[in-house]
Amino acid sequence: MADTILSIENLSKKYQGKVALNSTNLKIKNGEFVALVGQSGGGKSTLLRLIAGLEPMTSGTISQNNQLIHGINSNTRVMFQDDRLLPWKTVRENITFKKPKNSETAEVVNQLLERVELQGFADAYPASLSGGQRQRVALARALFVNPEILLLDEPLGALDALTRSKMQKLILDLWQERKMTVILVTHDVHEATKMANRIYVVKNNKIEATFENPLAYPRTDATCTNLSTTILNKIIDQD
Ligand SMILES: Nc1ncnc2c1ncn2[C@@H]1O[C@H](COP(=O)(O)OP(=O)(O)OP(=O)(O)O)[C@@H](O)[C@H]1O
Repeated sequence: MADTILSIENLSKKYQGKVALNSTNLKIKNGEFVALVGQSGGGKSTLLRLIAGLEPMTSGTISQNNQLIHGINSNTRVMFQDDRLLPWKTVRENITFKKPKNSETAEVVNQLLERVELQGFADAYPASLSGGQRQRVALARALFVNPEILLLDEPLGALDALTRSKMQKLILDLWQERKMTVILVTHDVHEATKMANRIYVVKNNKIEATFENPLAYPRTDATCTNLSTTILNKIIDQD
Protein backbone atom coordinates (compact mmCIF):
# COMPACT_ATOMS: atom_id res chain seq x y z
CA MET A 1 0.00 0.00 0.00
CA ALA A 2 2.83 2.37 0.84
CA ASP A 3 4.77 1.80 -2.42
CA THR A 4 4.92 4.52 -5.03
CA ILE A 5 3.30 3.21 -8.20
CA LEU A 6 3.52 6.36 -10.29
CA SER A 7 6.24 8.96 -10.22
CA ILE A 8 6.09 12.02 -12.45
CA GLU A 9 8.98 14.45 -12.63
CA ASN A 10 9.18 17.83 -14.37
CA LEU A 11 6.56 16.73 -16.87
CA SER A 12 5.73 19.27 -19.57
CA LYS A 13 3.61 19.20 -22.68
CA LYS A 14 3.34 21.81 -25.38
CA TYR A 15 1.01 21.81 -28.38
CA GLN A 16 2.41 23.86 -31.25
CA GLY A 17 4.55 25.77 -28.76
CA LYS A 18 1.62 26.49 -26.41
CA VAL A 19 1.96 25.10 -22.87
CA ALA A 20 -0.69 22.56 -21.82
CA LEU A 21 1.22 21.19 -18.83
CA ASN A 22 4.13 22.90 -17.16
CA SER A 23 6.89 21.14 -15.20
CA THR A 24 4.58 18.97 -13.12
CA ASN A 25 5.65 16.66 -10.29
CA LEU A 26 3.42 13.98 -8.82
CA LYS A 27 3.80 10.82 -6.74
CA ILE A 28 0.94 8.38 -6.32
CA LYS A 29 1.03 5.33 -4.07
CA ASN A 30 -0.21 1.91 -5.00
CA GLY A 31 -3.92 1.57 -4.25
CA GLU A 32 -4.69 5.27 -3.91
CA PHE A 33 -7.73 6.96 -5.41
CA VAL A 34 -6.80 10.49 -6.44
CA ALA A 35 -8.73 13.17 -8.31
CA LEU A 36 -7.66 16.04 -10.56
CA VAL A 37 -9.99 19.04 -10.51
CA GLY A 38 -9.74 22.58 -11.82
CA GLN A 39 -10.90 25.01 -14.42
CA SER A 40 -11.34 24.08 -18.04
CA GLY A 41 -8.12 24.07 -20.06
CA GLY A 42 -5.93 23.69 -16.96
CA GLY A 43 -4.21 20.55 -18.22
CA LYS A 44 -6.03 17.72 -16.40
CA SER A 45 -6.84 15.60 -19.45
CA THR A 46 -3.39 16.25 -20.89
CA LEU A 47 -1.82 14.83 -17.73
CA LEU A 48 -4.05 11.75 -17.93
CA ARG A 49 -3.26 11.18 -21.62
CA LEU A 50 0.47 11.46 -20.94
CA ILE A 51 0.20 8.88 -18.11
CA ALA A 52 -1.63 6.54 -20.51
CA GLY A 53 1.07 7.16 -23.11
CA LEU A 54 -1.51 8.25 -25.66
CA GLU A 55 0.63 11.26 -26.56
CA PRO A 56 4.34 11.98 -26.33
CA MET A 57 5.51 14.31 -23.56
CA THR A 58 7.58 17.36 -24.45
CA SER A 59 9.96 16.92 -21.50
CA GLY A 60 10.19 15.22 -18.11
CA THR A 61 9.61 11.62 -17.05
CA ILE A 62 6.80 9.29 -16.01
CA SER A 63 7.70 6.07 -14.19
CA GLN A 64 5.34 3.31 -13.19
CA ASN A 65 6.81 0.79 -10.74
CA ASN A 66 10.20 2.43 -11.38
CA GLN A 67 9.97 1.73 -15.13
CA LEU A 68 10.07 4.72 -17.45
CA ILE A 69 6.98 4.97 -19.64
CA HIS A 70 7.64 5.25 -23.39
CA GLY A 71 4.72 4.96 -25.79
CA ILE A 72 1.44 3.29 -24.84
CA ASN A 73 1.31 2.42 -21.14
CA SER A 74 -0.25 -1.03 -21.22
CA ASN A 75 -0.57 -1.21 -17.42
CA THR A 76 -3.24 1.49 -17.54
CA ARG A 77 -6.67 1.79 -19.12
CA VAL A 78 -8.61 4.99 -19.75
CA MET A 79 -12.34 5.48 -19.50
CA PHE A 80 -13.59 8.62 -21.26
CA GLN A 81 -16.78 10.69 -21.07
CA ASP A 82 -17.97 9.10 -24.31
CA ASP A 83 -18.00 5.32 -24.07
CA ARG A 84 -16.13 4.73 -27.35
CA LEU A 85 -17.87 1.37 -27.86
CA LEU A 86 -17.69 -0.07 -31.35
CA PRO A 87 -21.28 -0.14 -32.67
CA TRP A 88 -20.72 -3.17 -34.91
CA LYS A 89 -19.47 -5.33 -32.02
CA THR A 90 -21.52 -6.93 -29.25
CA VAL A 91 -20.99 -6.08 -25.60
CA ARG A 92 -18.81 -9.18 -25.18
CA GLU A 93 -16.73 -8.35 -28.27
CA ASN A 94 -16.30 -4.77 -27.14
CA ILE A 95 -14.94 -6.00 -23.83
CA THR A 96 -12.60 -8.67 -25.24
CA PHE A 97 -11.38 -6.64 -28.22
CA LYS A 98 -8.06 -8.05 -29.52
CA LYS A 99 -8.17 -10.99 -27.07
CA PRO A 100 -8.47 -14.64 -28.17
CA LYS A 101 -11.88 -16.08 -27.44
CA ASN A 102 -11.87 -19.15 -25.18
CA SER A 103 -13.99 -20.45 -22.35
CA GLU A 104 -11.76 -18.86 -19.70
CA THR A 105 -12.12 -15.45 -21.37
CA ALA A 106 -15.88 -15.95 -21.65
CA GLU A 107 -16.06 -16.66 -17.92
CA VAL A 108 -14.06 -13.53 -17.05
CA VAL A 109 -16.43 -11.46 -19.20
CA ASN A 110 -19.48 -13.08 -17.59
CA GLN A 111 -18.17 -12.28 -14.12
CA LEU A 112 -17.40 -8.68 -15.10
CA LEU A 113 -20.85 -8.23 -16.65
CA GLU A 114 -22.44 -9.57 -13.51
CA ARG A 115 -20.36 -7.18 -11.41
CA VAL A 116 -21.51 -4.16 -13.45
CA GLU A 117 -25.08 -5.50 -13.40
CA LEU A 118 -25.28 -6.28 -17.09
CA GLN A 119 -25.69 -10.04 -16.94
CA GLY A 120 -27.69 -11.15 -19.96
CA PHE A 121 -26.36 -8.30 -22.15
CA ALA A 122 -23.28 -10.08 -23.55
CA ASP A 123 -24.75 -10.45 -27.03
CA ALA A 124 -26.48 -7.07 -27.15
CA TYR A 125 -25.21 -4.29 -29.42
CA PRO A 126 -24.34 -0.86 -27.95
CA ALA A 127 -27.22 0.85 -29.79
CA SER A 128 -29.72 -1.10 -27.69
CA LEU A 129 -28.22 0.11 -24.37
CA SER A 130 -28.85 3.25 -22.31
CA GLY A 131 -26.06 5.78 -21.69
CA GLY A 132 -25.50 4.41 -18.19
CA GLN A 133 -25.40 0.82 -19.43
CA ARG A 134 -22.92 1.76 -22.14
CA GLN A 135 -20.64 3.38 -19.57
CA ARG A 136 -20.80 0.21 -17.49
CA VAL A 137 -19.68 -1.76 -20.57
CA ALA A 138 -16.83 0.75 -20.99
CA LEU A 139 -15.91 0.19 -17.33
CA ALA A 140 -15.97 -3.60 -17.78
CA ARG A 141 -13.81 -3.23 -20.91
CA ALA A 142 -11.28 -1.14 -18.97
CA LEU A 143 -11.17 -3.68 -16.12
CA PHE A 144 -10.95 -6.73 -18.41
CA VAL A 145 -7.17 -6.39 -18.70
CA ASN A 146 -6.76 -5.83 -14.96
CA PRO A 147 -4.95 -2.49 -15.28
CA GLU A 148 -2.72 -1.44 -12.39
CA ILE A 149 -3.96 2.11 -12.81
CA LEU A 150 -7.46 2.99 -13.96
CA LEU A 151 -7.58 6.45 -15.55
CA LEU A 152 -11.00 8.08 -15.53
CA ASP A 153 -11.40 11.15 -17.74
CA GLU A 154 -14.72 12.66 -16.67
CA PRO A 155 -16.44 9.29 -17.29
CA LEU A 156 -19.68 10.20 -15.52
CA GLY A 157 -20.05 13.70 -16.98
CA ALA A 158 -22.85 12.83 -19.40
CA LEU A 159 -24.97 10.79 -16.97
CA ASP A 160 -28.07 11.90 -15.09
CA ALA A 161 -27.69 12.53 -11.35
CA LEU A 162 -29.10 9.20 -10.15
CA THR A 163 -27.14 7.07 -12.64
CA ARG A 164 -24.04 9.10 -11.82
CA SER A 165 -24.39 8.50 -8.12
CA LYS A 166 -24.82 4.73 -8.68
CA MET A 167 -21.74 4.67 -10.93
CA GLN A 168 -19.71 6.52 -8.29
CA LYS A 169 -20.58 3.80 -5.80
CA LEU A 170 -19.83 1.01 -8.30
CA ILE A 171 -16.41 2.48 -9.13
CA LEU A 172 -15.58 2.92 -5.43
CA ASP A 173 -16.64 -0.67 -4.67
CA LEU A 174 -14.54 -2.00 -7.56
CA TRP A 175 -11.56 0.10 -6.47
CA GLN A 176 -11.74 -1.42 -2.99
CA GLU A 177 -12.31 -4.97 -4.26
CA ARG A 178 -9.56 -4.94 -6.86
CA LYS A 179 -7.00 -2.90 -4.92
CA MET A 180 -6.14 -0.93 -8.04
CA THR A 181 -4.96 2.68 -8.26
CA VAL A 182 -7.45 5.17 -9.69
CA ILE A 183 -6.88 8.67 -11.11
CA LEU A 184 -10.10 10.56 -11.75
CA VAL A 185 -10.42 13.78 -13.75
CA THR A 186 -13.66 15.56 -12.93
CA HIS A 187 -15.25 19.00 -13.15
CA ASP A 188 -17.36 18.10 -10.15
CA VAL A 189 -15.48 18.99 -6.97
CA HIS A 190 -18.10 17.27 -4.86
CA GLU A 191 -17.60 14.06 -6.84
CA ALA A 192 -13.86 14.35 -6.20
CA THR A 193 -14.30 14.78 -2.44
CA LYS A 194 -16.76 11.89 -2.29
CA MET A 195 -14.47 9.51 -4.14
CA ALA A 196 -10.80 10.42 -3.76
CA ASN A 197 -8.38 10.17 -0.86
CA ARG A 198 -6.34 13.04 -2.32
CA ILE A 199 -7.43 15.87 -4.58
CA TYR A 200 -5.11 17.91 -6.80
CA VAL A 201 -6.16 21.30 -8.08
CA VAL A 202 -4.74 21.70 -11.60
CA LYS A 203 -4.56 25.33 -12.56
CA ASN A 204 -2.48 27.43 -14.92
CA ASN A 205 -1.16 24.18 -16.45
CA LYS A 206 0.29 22.81 -13.22
CA ILE A 207 -0.71 21.34 -9.87
CA GLU A 208 -1.42 24.37 -7.72
CA ALA A 209 -2.73 22.72 -4.57
CA THR A 210 -3.10 19.31 -2.93
CA PHE A 211 -5.82 18.38 -0.47
CA GLU A 212 -5.67 15.19 1.60
CA ASN A 213 -9.14 13.81 2.21
CA PRO A 214 -9.37 12.20 5.65
CA LEU A 215 -13.09 11.37 5.46
CA ALA A 216 -14.01 7.73 6.01
CA TYR A 217 -15.90 5.76 3.38
CA PRO A 218 -18.78 5.60 2.68
CA ARG A 219 -19.06 9.37 2.42
CA THR A 220 -22.25 11.38 2.32
CA ASP A 221 -23.00 14.74 0.72
CA ALA A 222 -23.12 16.25 4.19
CA THR A 223 -19.69 14.99 5.30
CA CYS A 224 -18.09 16.20 2.05
CA THR A 225 -19.48 19.72 1.96
CA ASN A 226 -16.76 21.53 3.94
CA LEU A 227 -13.85 20.08 1.96
CA SER A 228 -15.69 20.63 -1.35
CA THR A 229 -16.15 24.30 -0.49
CA THR A 230 -12.47 24.74 0.43
CA ILE A 231 -11.35 23.18 -2.85
CA LEU A 232 -13.86 25.17 -4.90
CA ASN A 233 -12.55 28.38 -3.34
CA LYS A 234 -9.01 27.40 -4.34
CA ILE A 235 -10.11 26.77 -7.94
CA ILE A 236 -11.89 30.11 -8.34
CA ASP A 237 -9.29 32.04 -6.35
CA GLN A 238 -7.90 34.68 -8.73
CA ASP A 239 -4.20 34.98 -8.15
N1 LIG B 1 -4.61 18.10 -29.09
C1 LIG B 1 -4.43 19.37 -28.71
N2 LIG B 1 -3.94 20.28 -29.56
C2 LIG B 1 -3.71 21.57 -29.19
N3 LIG B 1 -3.97 22.03 -27.95
C3 LIG B 1 -4.46 21.17 -27.05
C4 LIG B 1 -4.73 19.80 -27.37
N4 LIG B 1 -5.20 19.19 -26.26
C5 LIG B 1 -5.26 20.12 -25.29
N5 LIG B 1 -4.81 21.31 -25.77
C6 LIG B 1 -4.69 22.56 -24.98
O1 LIG B 1 -3.98 22.27 -23.80
C7 LIG B 1 -4.54 22.95 -22.68
C8 LIG B 1 -4.93 21.95 -21.62
O2 LIG B 1 -6.01 21.16 -22.11
P1 LIG B 1 -6.65 19.97 -21.28
O3 LIG B 1 -7.68 19.32 -22.15
O4 LIG B 1 -5.60 19.11 -20.72
O5 LIG B 1 -7.36 20.74 -20.09
P2 LIG B 1 -8.43 20.22 -19.05
O6 LIG B 1 -8.04 20.77 -17.72
O7 LIG B 1 -8.59 18.74 -19.14
O8 LIG B 1 -9.74 20.94 -19.59
P3 LIG B 1 -11.24 20.45 -19.55
O9 LIG B 1 -11.60 20.45 -18.09
O10 LIG B 1 -11.98 21.49 -20.32
O11 LIG B 1 -11.32 19.09 -20.17
C9 LIG B 1 -5.69 23.77 -23.24
O12 LIG B 1 -5.23 25.07 -23.47
C10 LIG B 1 -6.04 23.08 -24.52
O13 LIG B 1 -6.59 23.98 -25.45
